[in-house]
Amino acid sequence: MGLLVDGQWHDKWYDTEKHGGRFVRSESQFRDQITADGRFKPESGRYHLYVSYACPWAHRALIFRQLKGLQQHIDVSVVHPLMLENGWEFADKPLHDALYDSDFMYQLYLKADPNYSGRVTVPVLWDKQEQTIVNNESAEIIRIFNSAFNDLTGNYDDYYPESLQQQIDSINEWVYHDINNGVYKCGFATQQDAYEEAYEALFTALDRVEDILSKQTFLTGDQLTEADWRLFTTLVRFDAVYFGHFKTNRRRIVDYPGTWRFVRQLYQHPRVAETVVMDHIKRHYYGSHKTINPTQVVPVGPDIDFMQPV
Ligand SMILES: N[C@@H](CCC(=O)N[C@@H](CS)C(=O)NCC(=O)O)C(=O)O
Repeated sequence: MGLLVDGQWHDKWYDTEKHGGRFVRSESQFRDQITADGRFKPESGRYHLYVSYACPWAHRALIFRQLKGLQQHIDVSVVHPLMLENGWEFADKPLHDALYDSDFMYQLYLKADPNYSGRVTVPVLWDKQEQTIVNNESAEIIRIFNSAFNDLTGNYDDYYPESLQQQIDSINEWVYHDINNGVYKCGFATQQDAYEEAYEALFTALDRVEDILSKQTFLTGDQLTEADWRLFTTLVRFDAVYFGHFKTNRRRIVDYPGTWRFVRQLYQHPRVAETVVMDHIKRHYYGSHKTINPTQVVPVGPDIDFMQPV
């Protein structure tokens, strides 16, 4: 785990000291868009997606690539599940960098900006033509996938429809702070009160999710939207990883009937199950965060049957 400072790699864990033991996520820095009249145009084969199967943010992008039929147009490289002193690494095929055969993810950030300062995160949407990063913010990458390539794929499915945008944005807001990032705030807290504050907010938000999903199919009603997919990638990791490793253990997802039905329903959505790679998920968290799990031993359980009928 580390970061780049003026183009130099430093092996350094998150600094929670200056925030009273709290984990504070930094902003993604590459924020370009893909548009027909802009610098980055929607073209088949031009872009490449770098992901980790372990990462819930990268997982969003992988799911949208499937949902929107972009597999033939945007190819993918997957990093090794362990993220240690050199950050995300590539290994031998199939976990290699298909474009440059780099050893480390930070080398791609340096190709994009030799003086880059900041964290080296996935997902990364890469432009092969200009050899640079278009965008490294998953919330924006999924919006790009949702609409920018529609004329190329003929897939006009819309997970951010205009009529629901306000509702989606307002759900995303609390789901992001209290659940998506909330589990990290619990897991990476280095002081008791910081952990407890995040823990309470997390379970208040999960109760709110259960309340909604016990009455309706999806977060906004009966239409599957971006808000659901953003929640899903955290929930699908919850019982196997966050519950134990991040100490988010008041309840498991399987203990919330409406939410558990929702997770299975999204898991069973066409072409989604293949994006959920539980082996990478468990090996990454339990093996990479040595401050939390110094032995790096990965628990065997729990057995979770996401294919149980909905
Ligand atoms: N806001 C970013 C966050 C991405 C992110 O933090 N990814 C994690 C993996 S789950 C990462 O690469 N962390 C490396 C680090 O923080 O050094 C997004 O949603 O794309």
